[in-house]
Amino acid sequence: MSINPETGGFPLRIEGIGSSGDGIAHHDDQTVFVPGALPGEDVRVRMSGRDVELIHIEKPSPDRVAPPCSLFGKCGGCSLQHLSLPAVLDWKTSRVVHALNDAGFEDLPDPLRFQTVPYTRRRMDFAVQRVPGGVVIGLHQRNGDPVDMTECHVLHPDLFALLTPLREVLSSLGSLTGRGSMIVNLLDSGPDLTFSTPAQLTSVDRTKLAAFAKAHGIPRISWQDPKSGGIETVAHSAAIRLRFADADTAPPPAAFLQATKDAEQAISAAVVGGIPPLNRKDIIVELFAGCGTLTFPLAEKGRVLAYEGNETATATLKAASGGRRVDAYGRDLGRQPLLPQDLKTARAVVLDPPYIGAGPQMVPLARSAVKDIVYVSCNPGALVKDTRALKAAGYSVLSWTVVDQFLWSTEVEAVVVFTRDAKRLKRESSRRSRIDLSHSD
Ligand SMILES: C[S@@+](CC[C@H](N)C(=O)[O-])C[C@H]1O[C@@H](n2cnc3c(N)ncnc32)[C@H](O)[C@@H]1O
Repeated sequence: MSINPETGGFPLRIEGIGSSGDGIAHHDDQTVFVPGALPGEDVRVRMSGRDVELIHIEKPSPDRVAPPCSLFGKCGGCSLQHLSLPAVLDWKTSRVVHALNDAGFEDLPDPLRFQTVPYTRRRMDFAVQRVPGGVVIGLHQRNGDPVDMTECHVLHPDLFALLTPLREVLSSLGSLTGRGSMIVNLLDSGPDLTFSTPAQLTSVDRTKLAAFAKAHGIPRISWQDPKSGGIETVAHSAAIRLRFADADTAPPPAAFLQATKDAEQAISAAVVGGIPPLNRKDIIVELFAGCGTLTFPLAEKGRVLAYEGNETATATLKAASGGRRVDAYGRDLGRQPLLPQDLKTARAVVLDPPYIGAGPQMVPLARSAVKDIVYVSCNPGALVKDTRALKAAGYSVLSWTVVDQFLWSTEVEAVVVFTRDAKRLKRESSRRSRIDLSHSD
């Protein structure tokens, strides 16, 4: 039976946005998630079991905009293209505020905020799927097949331009028998591709990939065995290069990168700016250092002892640290966290943990004598869990920066500077009140 959208279904008032980008409302004491609805909107929805469908917007939000991409809602990527970018940043900021409040930090200073621009994403993890007559390259979907990425408003144009020729070469590979995957990183040396295919690469496949690399000026193509996880190089024609501050690094295939170059610089500036004044010999301990995104900028302030769990990333760090004030160590900080005595000489600690957070590292860190800690978060949920220990140990938030580098997604990064140095806190608060006074003139 058809339904009149203007009178049918249930009326709901949308109160907020959930962590996956759906509108949140309440109906009969139940929380209802309404895909596509925005806070403040009056909508009508059709509900069937747990499925909720937005059928009419009676009062649209002033922040509602037309989604720029024709694949919005289909490709499994952006979930907030119907919200203006300034409103997206406000919502992401509120996620970090809630996280810090939940961890016990109230009365926060105003944050600095950074939002990346479209067409700058330099890392993407694709699903590649053989279909009748060719190959689809799209995002991994929670349920279902990838949708071919024929348009994208976040991906860097140099990477987007590769998708058409990639479809062609991938469809000619004998080893792509069903669904595989492909991580594409845009380094200073050019695109760096890492594939995985269900079957082993044949020698014909290797020849085709090497020819593809040559034709498109791709310095390296690698293949990852889906069973063992081992990665081998298929084509390597030029040096791999990615610069952090004054250091040229050579990241391994599929290396972690901050999603956009400008956001990397914003995060790096917030981290370095969060370090108190130091002598160049003073020690900064950096945890979860990756290939050195923050390590080398930090080395301009002091001597950095950088810890990282991934073997190839640690090797990259070690190779680039020669002649600099950087000592790189391989260490699984989940199994073997640094203890308070390991942090005795540290003047400041910087940590940039993975999505799940720093886990067992937090309690010994909070028990150490370190006064200044800069925490880089990519997950507000982990930020809450991790920083409760800092609140209990007497730290306050000195400053914080919100970084929106996954445009139109629900992801948000934050750099939070914690201190228990009362003088530093006082100096910062008088600096802020001077700025307030000068603005009120
Ligand atoms: C969010 S990334 C940050 C990397 C780096 N700071 C950057 O900005 O490029 C998190 C890093 O933590 C590392 N990591 C994850 N689990 C770890 C563990 N248990 N011990 C040490 N490092 C770990 C990952 O390999 C990754 O390099």
